[in-house]
Amino acid sequence: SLDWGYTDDNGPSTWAEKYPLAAGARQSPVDIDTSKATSDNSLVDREIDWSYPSNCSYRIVNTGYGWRVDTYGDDTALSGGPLSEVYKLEQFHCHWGATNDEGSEHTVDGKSYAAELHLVHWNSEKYSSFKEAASQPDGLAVLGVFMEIGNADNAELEKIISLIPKIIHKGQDSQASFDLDFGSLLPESKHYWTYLGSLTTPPCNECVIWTVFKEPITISERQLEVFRSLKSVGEEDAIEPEEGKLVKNYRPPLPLGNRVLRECGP
Ligand SMILES: CC#CCNS(=O)(=O)c1cc(S(N)(=O)=O)ccc1C(=O)O
Ligand SMILES: [Zn+2]
Repeated sequence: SLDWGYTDDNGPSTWAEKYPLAAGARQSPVDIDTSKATSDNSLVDREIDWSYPSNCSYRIVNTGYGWRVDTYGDDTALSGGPLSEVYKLEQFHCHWGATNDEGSEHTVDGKSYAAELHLVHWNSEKYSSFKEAASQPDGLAVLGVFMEIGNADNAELEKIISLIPKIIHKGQDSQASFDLDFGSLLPESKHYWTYLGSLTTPPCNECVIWTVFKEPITISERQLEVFRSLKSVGEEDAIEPEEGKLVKNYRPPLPLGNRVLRECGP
C-alpha cells in the first residue's frame, strides 16, 4: 500500500509522522486571503513569461496519487514575475476532490475550486538537476491554475483524458502519440498571486516559489469524473472494482504565517 495518500489513515493529517518537513512554517497550499495581498512595485510590469513549444511529446503516468505528465523540458522556459532565473518545465499534474465543491489545494478567501492544475518547473540556471533543485529554497517554480466546472470540454485536457483509461492502475504509463500545447492550459489573464511555499505532497520540501493565477480555466464534469476513475493501487492488488479509486488528492490549506503574499494585476 502507499505510505502516504489521501485516505483517513494515510492522509495529510498523518504525513508529518513520516515526513517531518510537512510540519514546517513555509508549507503549501495556503488560503489566499485577498485582503492580505500586497501589490507593491516589486512585481509591476514584471509579467510572468513562459515559452512552451506547441508540439511537445510527453509521457503520462499514474503515480498512485494522481496522473502526471512528464514533459521533456529541453526547450521550455519560465521567467519573469517573482522569478530571478529561468526555470524549465519538468512535469504537470492535477488535484481534485470527490465532489465539485472541493478539490483545489489553494483556496481564495476560503473558496475552493473543483480542481487545480500544477505545472512544475526547476531552476536549471542555478542547479544542475531537478533533484538538486528540489532541495533548494528557490529550486522549483510551480504555476497553479484553478479549474472550475464548465459546460464545454477542455480540448487540450481531452488529449490527456483520452489516455487515462490506459493508466487506471498505479505504476501504469502511456507515451502520448499526439502533441500537446501546454500554453493552452493556462488562463488568458496573467494576473496572479505569489508566495514562497512547498511541495504539497510528501516530502513537502520548502523549495517552491508559487505563482497562482487569479483566473480559472474550465473543465467539464465528465472530464473530472474520468480523473476520479484512476486507482491508487496496482493491477496486481486484487480489490473490488469500486475500491482504491482516487476520488480526491488535494491537501487542505496550511497557515500563511508571517509570509508575504504578493499580487500582480487586479
Ligand atoms: C524530491 C522531490 C519531489 C517532488 N516532485 S514534483 O516536484 O514533481 C511534485 C510536485 C507536486 S506539487 N503539488 O507540490 O506541485 C506534487 C507531486 C510531485 C511529484 O513528485 O510527482
Ligand atoms: Zn500539485
